[in-house]
Amino acid sequence: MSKTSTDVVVGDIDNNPHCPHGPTVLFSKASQEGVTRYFACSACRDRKNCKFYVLEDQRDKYNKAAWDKEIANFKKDVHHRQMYINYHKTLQSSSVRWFCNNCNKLSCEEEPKHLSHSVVKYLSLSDLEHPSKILPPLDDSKKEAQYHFSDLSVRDILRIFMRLGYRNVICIGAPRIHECIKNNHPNLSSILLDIDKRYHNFSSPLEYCWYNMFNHHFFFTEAKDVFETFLQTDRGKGMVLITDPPFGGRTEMLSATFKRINEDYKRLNKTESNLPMFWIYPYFMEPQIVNYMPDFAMSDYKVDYENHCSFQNSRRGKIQGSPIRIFTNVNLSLIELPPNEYRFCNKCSKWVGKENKHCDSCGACTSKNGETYVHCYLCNRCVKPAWVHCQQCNRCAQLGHTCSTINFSKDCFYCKERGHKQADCPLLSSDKKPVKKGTTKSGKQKKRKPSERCNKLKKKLKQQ
Ligand SMILES: C[S@@+](CC[C@H](N)C(=O)[O-])C[C@H]1O[C@@H](n2cnc3c(N)ncnc32)[C@H](O)[C@@H]1O
Ligand SMILES: [Zn+2]
Ligand SMILES: [Zn+2]
Ligand SMILES: [Zn+2]
Ligand SMILES: [Zn+2]
Ligand SMILES: [Zn+2]
Ligand SMILES: [Zn+2]
Repeated sequence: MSKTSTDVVVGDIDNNPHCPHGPTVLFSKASQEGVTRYFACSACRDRKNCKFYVLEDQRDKYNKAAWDKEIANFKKDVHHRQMYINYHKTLQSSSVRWFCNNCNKLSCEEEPKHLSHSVVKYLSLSDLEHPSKILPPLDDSKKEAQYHFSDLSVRDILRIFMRLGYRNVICIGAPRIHECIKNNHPNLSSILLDIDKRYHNFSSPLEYCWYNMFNHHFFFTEAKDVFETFLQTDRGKGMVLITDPPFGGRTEMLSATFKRINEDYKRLNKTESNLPMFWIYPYFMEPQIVNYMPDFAMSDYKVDYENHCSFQNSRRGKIQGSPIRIFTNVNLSLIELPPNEYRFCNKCSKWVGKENKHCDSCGACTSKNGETYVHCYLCNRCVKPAWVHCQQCNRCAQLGHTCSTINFSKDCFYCKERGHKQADCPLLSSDKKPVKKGTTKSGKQKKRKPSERCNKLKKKLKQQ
C-alpha cells in the first residue's frame, strides 16, 4: 500500500500560471517514489473538471497560448450588464419565464432548442428574486457542492448579525443569506461572491461578483473594483463577512483568501480593526481552522441545511444534529443563540447547546458534536458518550473497535487529527486514500451515487 500526501506550497500565487479558474496552486505531492511539485487548479479537485497540470520545472514550457484560449472561452458567454438588462425585461414580462441550465439562459421567449435541456419553467417574480431556490443545486462534491441553508438558519444568522450591529454583509458562497438580505432587509446591504456563474442572470453587477474563493480570483476586473468599493461602505463600519465553502475545500487556501480580504479591508478603510468573519464548516475542522486562523473559535450553533441528509438539525427529527458549525473571530460571549436550544454558560462566558454540559474537571463545556460528553478520569478528558475506556489501547475508544489497529498516539496522516486513520479521514477525497475495497483495478474510486455519498458521510460522522 503506497501512502501519498499532497501539500499546498503557500506563497504569493498571483504569479503562478493561470487556468480558467484563475491563478493555479503549487502542490507538492510526497509518495514513496519521491516528491512531485506541480501547478493545478485551485477550484476543481477532480482533474475532469479542470485539466490544468504543469510540473513546476515545466512552467516555462507548457502551452500557454492554448490555455489563454481556454480562459477566454470560459468567459465568452458572460456579459453581466446585458444579462441584468435581460433580467429586468423578463421580470416585467407576462409570458412564461424560464431558465435553461444547459445554456445558462433566462428568458420569456419561446425557443424550441431548449426542449431537450434542463429547463426550470413558470418562474414567478418571487422565484426570480430567490434564484438559489430554483436553480438545481450543482452537487459535484469536488467542485461547487451546493448545500443550502434552511430558512431557520438564515433567520438565526441574520438575527445574530443585526444584534451585533452589522449592516453591510459580504456573502462568499452564501447565496441564501444574500437573497434574504436583498428581499427582506432594506436596512442591510449585501454582496455575493460565488463561482456559480448562473447568478449573473439574476443579479446586478453591483451585487454579484463571479469569484473563486480558493485563490481570491475575480473572473472580471470590474467585479474586483465593485468588491473593493463595497468593502469601503460606511468606511468599513458594520461590515461582516460570511462564508460557507464547499465541504472538503483546503483550509490553508481558504484561510489565505480570508486573510487577504482582511488586509484589504484594513488598508482601504485605514483601520487596525479586523473584519468580523463567520466561516461555516464541520465541527471536526476546528483544529485546522484554529491552526490557520488563531483568533477564530467555534460557536455551538448547529447550522441547518435543507438539502443535505447529514447536515440537518435535530429540529427536523434527525437523531444526530447537524455537524456544521460557525467559526468566527468575534468574541463568542457576544454571539447570542436561540434560547430554546442554547443556554449561556457563565463559567465559559459563551452560548452553548443545552446538551453541552459544563465539565468542572475539564473547565469547559466540552461537547463538540451535539451529544453530551462524559468525563473519563483515566484519560483525564471528556469523551463521546458511546465510547468506553479500553484497557488494551489505554484510552477511550468506540465500542467494537479493533484494538491496536488505530495508533492513537499518532495523528491521521492527512488531517493530523487524532483518533482515525488516513483511510477513514472524513476530509480526504477518495483519490488520495490508500487503495481499498470499492476501488477499480487502476486504483480509481468507483463512482458513487449522491445518496451513497450521503450515507457514507453519515456513517463517518457516527464513527467520529
Ligand atoms: C456548501 S454551498 C453553501 C451555500 C449556502 N449554504 C447557502 O445556502 O447560501 C457552497 C457555495 O459555495 C459556492 N462555491 C463553490 N466553490 C466555490 C469557489 N471555488 N469559489 C466561490 N464560490 C464557490 C457554491 O456555488 C455554493 O454557493
Ligand atoms: Zn481550473
Ligand atoms: Zn438550453
Ligand atoms: Zn461551560
Ligand atoms: Zn471533562
Ligand atoms: Zn478513557
Ligand atoms: Zn482497544
